[in-house]
Amino acid sequence: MIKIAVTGAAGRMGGRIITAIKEAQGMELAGACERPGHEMIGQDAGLIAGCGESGVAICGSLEEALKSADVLIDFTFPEVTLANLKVCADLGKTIVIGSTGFTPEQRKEAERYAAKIPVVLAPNMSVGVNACFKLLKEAAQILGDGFDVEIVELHHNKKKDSPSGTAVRMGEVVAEALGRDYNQVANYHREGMCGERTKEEIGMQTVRGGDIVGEHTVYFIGMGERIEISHRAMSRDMFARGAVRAAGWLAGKPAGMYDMQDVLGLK
Ligand SMILES: NC(=O)C1=CN([C@@H]2O[C@H](COP(=O)(O)OP(=O)(O)OC[C@H]3O[C@@H](n4cnc5c(N)ncnc54)[C@H](O)[C@@H]3O)[C@@H](O)[C@H]2O)C=CC1
Ligand SMILES: O=C(O)C1=N[C@H](C(=O)O)C[C@H](O)C1
Repeated sequence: MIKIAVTGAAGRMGGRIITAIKEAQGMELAGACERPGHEMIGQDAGLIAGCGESGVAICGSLEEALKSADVLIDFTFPEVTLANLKVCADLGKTIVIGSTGFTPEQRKEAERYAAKIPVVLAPNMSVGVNACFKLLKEAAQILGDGFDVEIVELHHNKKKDSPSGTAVRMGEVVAEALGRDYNQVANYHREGMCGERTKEEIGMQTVRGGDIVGEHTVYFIGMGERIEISHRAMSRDMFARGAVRAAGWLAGKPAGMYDMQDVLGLK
């Protein structure tokens, strides 16, 4: 039985993850944590998630939530996740990280903790998006420099980071396949007389509104033809199922930084 603690337990993803744990064979909710002072502290995590009583109360202490857990699932925010990584490394617990919006420096700090414990960090835990990552690499290798690349992502009006972690990863995959450095060629902003588009740049556009769960399209725009690779999420449940699958996959793995391509055997 894999015993899982969930932090961000009252969040949009936290509730779906708790439900996915209940539905998964061989998995058990062992702890639930929220930010200190959160109004849901003391409430039953399953009831808050809408999947029935779990017998696990949401607490405000990560150490408390981890007491009888093997692994933590963390869908919060970068600064929170980095603090959680330190606790997990100190306690020898594995961790699945879904949080996005890491700066390059924060990502490097996470890598340092992964020297001590096995970590899955992925901006998107769905099978569909991870299949898209493979398709994008192939498409970029075939199409080469003859096609301008633009990425558009759409999310709900409560999302705090931009562009999405998924869109950034899509850009990194395409840039790498084309022999470019994403951080050098990503163009997040076009306004006023910004001049003609360069061949190397990858345009990154963001749309926020309503309850959009998460939509991504990569356009390969040529002269006289265009290829579009899209993914549309209609539910958060496939992200949650992916996170729970990653939690089980981590059991027995050596310390290191892994992603969903490792979990899904796509490397
Ligand atoms: N990797 C993936 O497949 C996916 C990643 N995400 C990412 O997951 C993150 C969370 O997304 P949502 O659930 O929509 O956000 P949310 O805001 O609904 O949930 C975050 C939760 O974390 C809690 N929190 C904040 N500080 C905390 C602390 N110190 N300790 C414990 N809990 C704390 C908040 O109170 C909130 O309940 C975002 O970065 C988002 O981009 C979202 C969906 C899929
Ligand atoms: O904030 C969200 O909701 C999501 N965030 C992730 C991202 O930033 O890529 C994954 C998914 O698109 C939903």
